[in-house]
Amino acid sequence: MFKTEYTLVLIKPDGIQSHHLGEIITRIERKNYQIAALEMIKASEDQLRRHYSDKVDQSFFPELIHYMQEGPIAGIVVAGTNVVKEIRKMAGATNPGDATVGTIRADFGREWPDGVMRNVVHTSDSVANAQREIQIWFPELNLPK
Ligand SMILES: Nc1ncnc2c1ncn2[C@@H]1O[C@H](COP(=O)(O)OP(=O)(O)OP(=O)(O)O)[C@@H](O)[C@H]1O
Repeated sequence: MFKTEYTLVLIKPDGIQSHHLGEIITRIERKNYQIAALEMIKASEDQLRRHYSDKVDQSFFPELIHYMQEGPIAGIVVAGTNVVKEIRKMAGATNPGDATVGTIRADFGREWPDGVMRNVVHTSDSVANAQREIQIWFPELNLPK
């Protein structure tokens, strides 16, 4: 019996500004995953502080908040078997310079001259974190348990 999981993908401002929204959604759909929710969002500082609560002590935290508010982001909830691990694989390494060709970050990532990695997407790293993050960006979404 396969269990449906949910994960959160955020397409960050650089991904939207460089017109990769459609291509990223296409890559997800080509893997046969289901888009369960999709919204363009202007991230608030409160949402970002909750989402990146484990990064508050990092030197790059102020730049990270600034980067995530440079423009709209797209919030996407994706459903499917093993989706957390598979979407994370599709995103590639955190630093686009280290990411494998064919991953989203390698293919669409840019230089990051201002101290924060500009890496196109966020993807949840565990089922538990996905549930926590989906609550932040889609507080009214009721997903099946
Ligand atoms: N050493 C670093 N220098 C600059 N920016 C960083 C660094 N590490 C992480 N970041 C930025 O902070 C974000 C969150 O870092 P994290 O370690 O959670 O990476 P991740 O899980 O691969 O990325 P995300 O949480 O965005 O999916 C990264 O996506 C990147 O934009």
